[in-house]
Amino acid sequence: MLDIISQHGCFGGVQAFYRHDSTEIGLPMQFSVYHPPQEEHEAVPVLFYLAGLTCTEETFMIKGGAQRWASQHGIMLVAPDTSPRNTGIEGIDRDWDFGHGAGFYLDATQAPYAERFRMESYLVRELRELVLNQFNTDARRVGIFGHSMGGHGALTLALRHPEVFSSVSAFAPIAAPSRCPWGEKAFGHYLGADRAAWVEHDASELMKRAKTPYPQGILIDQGLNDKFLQEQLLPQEFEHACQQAQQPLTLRRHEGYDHGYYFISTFMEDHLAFHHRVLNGQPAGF
Ligand SMILES: N[C@@H](CCC(=O)N[C@@H](CS)C(=O)NCC(=O)O)C(=O)O
Repeated sequence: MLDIISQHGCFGGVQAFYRHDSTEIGLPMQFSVYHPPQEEHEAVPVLFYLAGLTCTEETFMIKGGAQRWASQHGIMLVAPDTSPRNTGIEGIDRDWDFGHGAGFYLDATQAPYAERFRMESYLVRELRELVLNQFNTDARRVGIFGHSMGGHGALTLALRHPEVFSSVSAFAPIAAPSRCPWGEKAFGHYLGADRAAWVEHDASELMKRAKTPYPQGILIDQGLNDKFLQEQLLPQEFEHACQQAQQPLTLRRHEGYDHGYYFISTFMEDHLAFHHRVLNGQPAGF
């Protein structure tokens, strides 16, 4: 059962916000969808966007400026929330970089998080199937991108499920989470003290073991005025891993841009064009 929270005309299509009872998470979840005008007469490709710490399913749709390009290319945009909500777990709202708003797009294995914090299964199975079944979409053309914690989510979910996602890109991703404070904190709580479990959710570690999983390339944009770059994001680790795996990567470093949505919206057009081309079997163009 899918409840419509609100719907708004947008670039010839519809910007919608939905709520449903998630079986994976065992609680209601909200997500947003941009329905491009082309969906009325053809099955459209789907592009999932995963947002960063403290964000909700609204942030990207309000601030990302993606709908204009999604409308032009006929791509459906889907943005989930960044974690389960109202879990009732003691202390779960204490920190802004852990707990609610910071699900890290994985299935927790440790108590008290394991029951509700199942964002990987929620996204890759439940939400994907719901979107593919409910809307006029093409299951063979599904891509994923995201920002910061969501960039980590996009890269790791693409590497863990290459049969599901055909294109991947990121803005300022947490590229080596097992080696930065945000990742160490989240993985320690969600996955436990054994670091062997962490590498399965670390994009740079996963890429080292991969064999050119995305031959058409991966696109990453990174601002050089980003205050999180040196300590938290570590894109150079992912760059080295891609070299090792012979994975084509376009990592663009931009002077004058910080971590926020002014940066993200500046390069949104390029990301939508990139996914459009890759999902339609054309050269990535980067
Ligand atoms: N609250 C943190 C920043 C959190 C932050 O930058 N979150 C990013 C994702 S990692 C974001 O997208 N925030 C929402 C926004 O910019 O609208 C701080 O004060 O340093």
